[in-house]
Amino acid sequence: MNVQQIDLLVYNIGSLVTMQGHPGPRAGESMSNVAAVKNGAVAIADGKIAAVGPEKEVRDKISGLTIIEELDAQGRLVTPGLVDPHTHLVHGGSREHELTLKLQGVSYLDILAQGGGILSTVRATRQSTEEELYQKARTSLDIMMLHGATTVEAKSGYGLTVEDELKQLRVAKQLNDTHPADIVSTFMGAHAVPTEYKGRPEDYVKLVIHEMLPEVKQQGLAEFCDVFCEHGVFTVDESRRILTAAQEMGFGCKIHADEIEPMGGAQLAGELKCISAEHLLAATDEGFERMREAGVIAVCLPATSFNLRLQKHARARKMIEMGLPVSLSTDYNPGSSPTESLQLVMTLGCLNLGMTPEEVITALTINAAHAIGRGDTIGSLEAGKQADLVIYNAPSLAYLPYHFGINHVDTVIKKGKTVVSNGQLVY
Ligand SMILES: N=CN[C@@H](CCC(=O)O)C(=O)O
Ligand SMILES: [Zn+2]
Repeated sequence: MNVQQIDLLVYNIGSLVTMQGHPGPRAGESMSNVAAVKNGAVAIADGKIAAVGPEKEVRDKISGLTIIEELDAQGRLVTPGLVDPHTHLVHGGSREHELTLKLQGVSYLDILAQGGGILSTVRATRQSTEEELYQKARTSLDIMMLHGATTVEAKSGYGLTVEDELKQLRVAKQLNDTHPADIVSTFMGAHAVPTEYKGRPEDYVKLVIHEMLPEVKQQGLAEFCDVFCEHGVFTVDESRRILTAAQEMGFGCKIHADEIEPMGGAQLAGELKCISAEHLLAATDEGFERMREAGVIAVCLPATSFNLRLQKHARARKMIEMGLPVSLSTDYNPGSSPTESLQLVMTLGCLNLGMTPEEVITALTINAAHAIGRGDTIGSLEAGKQADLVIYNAPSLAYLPYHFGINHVDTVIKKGKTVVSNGQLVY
């Protein structure tokens, strides 16, 4: 340990979930090993973890060093900062009017086909100024952090013109630069075919490939490219062309795959070695197998299937049985999942996907970090990693999904700084 002083020592941690283990994404049975320590402590220096483990061992390791500040966790639960690997954070407007349509039995894809859904958010996003989008997204990002998220992926995809996609991505960059949470940006110009391209999707695919992707790359505004591969949105062939072009330009690839219809999106994720494939409710065993062979992380979105009142859920148990690394996310967006709470996702992960609390926390920490290419710096509490951690008003891990519908977060520490205390923002 090569540090001059300890800036913060968090001690008297009743249950310290470290997620220590092998450095890659966790699959199968290893999703159950959360490497929890009783009576733990975390010593932080220069925004990174200097020592972590049983309190006595940590105090021995740092003996002789000045400790600037100590924080008593009062015997409560601590986990790594939660990672939300799939959100549509930056957008204009809201869509509460769709609740009534949904209750009348109109489906998600029917609302979209009628020019609503994603396309109604496209109209609101185009009409919003950059400042309006920033303020709205910042409020949501605060709520995410209040609920334990310290790193959040954010997709574009509600602009659908070169300039409006860039506008969304600039807002995400500005949030990353000005908010304590880290943002990882994904370009998703292929989220829907905009109204002005109705009936000529090929022209829009060409716009995405030849104008949007090069401009986003040139301006360095996104790390990943994502496509909504779905019946009535983008075909497997169109998705392949867009993602292949993105890969050739150096983007990592993600895909909204087999959410509603079994399109072969999971197979495509395997073929292209995407970093992750999302939704997957309708994916087949063969699709899972292609993903497993290629090391694709499955990002399941149980708040979305809950909110869309779908009768089926992603087959997380089957994925885990087959050896796929599974992650979870809010899918925060104004239509299919208007929630910022990863704690709600924990409950739905357990109750609707059949995952255990240990599998759920693995999905929301180390596996989520890998799903956005950050597995080497966040997602577990290990010496040398970023000091992102959460103290909950909860005695145990299982208490989080068990006692649902409320916020258990007391304290959030981001890069060694306390940003939430007593459940309030303090940054
Ligand atoms: N499925 C496609 N895209 C988003 C929903 C976007 C919206 O409805 O505005 C999702 O991941 O659920
Ligand atoms: Zn999504």
